[in-house]
Amino acid sequence: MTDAVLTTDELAVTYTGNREVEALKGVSLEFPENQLTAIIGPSGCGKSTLLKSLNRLHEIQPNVDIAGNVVLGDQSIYNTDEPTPELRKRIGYVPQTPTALPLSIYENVAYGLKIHGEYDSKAELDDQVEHYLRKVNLWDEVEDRLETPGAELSTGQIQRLCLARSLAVEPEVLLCDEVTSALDPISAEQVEATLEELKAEYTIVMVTHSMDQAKRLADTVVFLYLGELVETNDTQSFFENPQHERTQEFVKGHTAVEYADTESESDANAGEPVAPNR
Ligand SMILES: Nc1ncnc2c1ncn2[C@@H]1O[C@H](COP(=O)(O)OP(=O)(O)OP(=O)(O)O)[C@@H](O)[C@H]1O
Repeated sequence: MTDAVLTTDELAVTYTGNREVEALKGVSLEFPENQLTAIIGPSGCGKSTLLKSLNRLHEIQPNVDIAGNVVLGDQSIYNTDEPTPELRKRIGYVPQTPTALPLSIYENVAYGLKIHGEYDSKAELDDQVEHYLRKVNLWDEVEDRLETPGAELSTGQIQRLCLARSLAVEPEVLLCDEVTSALDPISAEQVEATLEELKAEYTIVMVTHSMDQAKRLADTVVFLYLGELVETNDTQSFFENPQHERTQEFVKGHTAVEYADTESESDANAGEPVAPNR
């Protein structure tokens, strides 16, 4: 059994705006080191809420109550004096919609390294930028145009650039929020191939709407339903021998029908047709 790098303990998140929503209800989980954990479940079950609460992204919006705890290594990320930027360096976040900083390709990757001062010379910075662009399989496509704006790359290339930018500060955990859903199939395949390589070296937590993607990429699957943790298991056991009735229905595709009936912005962005057995 691999050690857990990140754990949640009875994590509960409630949105307290006009309408109170208990988005997560006492979720306790362990995210194993150097494994990819996929969070799946029907629309509105709390996947993004869980991911965002893992690096305090909720602090940027009002009306959110958080109870319970999230622990990185042996340190609570909520009961801490550690400044949020330092924390976010340790737990990187790659969003669904890839956005390049308004800087060159080179500077997009160098950005975090410069902020955190993690290089001694320009030559070392050059090496680091190349290293991380290679890690995300982007170097061969951009080595002759490093000074052009990152925004001029294709969406799939920008997503890999975002991954390189996140990795450059050497996070202990990388959070990926539906990182292939805004991409065309070929770009999605390239990002998946990159994640497949990265997961041996990094602890990755990924939200996905695609059961097939979870089957292909994940070591561990977490299944949420209406804000509750229903089941978590290694990927093969999860799909071949689901323990809970709700999981069995979801895996067979019954819950996917409910999911198809639910409208949400992220469904519209999902980029994949809704079908049973996703
Ligand atoms: N900022 C917010 N204010 C109020 N309610 C919210 C907010 N964000 C999410 N919710 C609600 O919290 C619940 C969980 O939402 P969340 O986005 O975490 O689900 P999800 O599983 O990621 O959904 P999807 O698959 O559609 O992206 C939903 O009922 C949603 O409507």
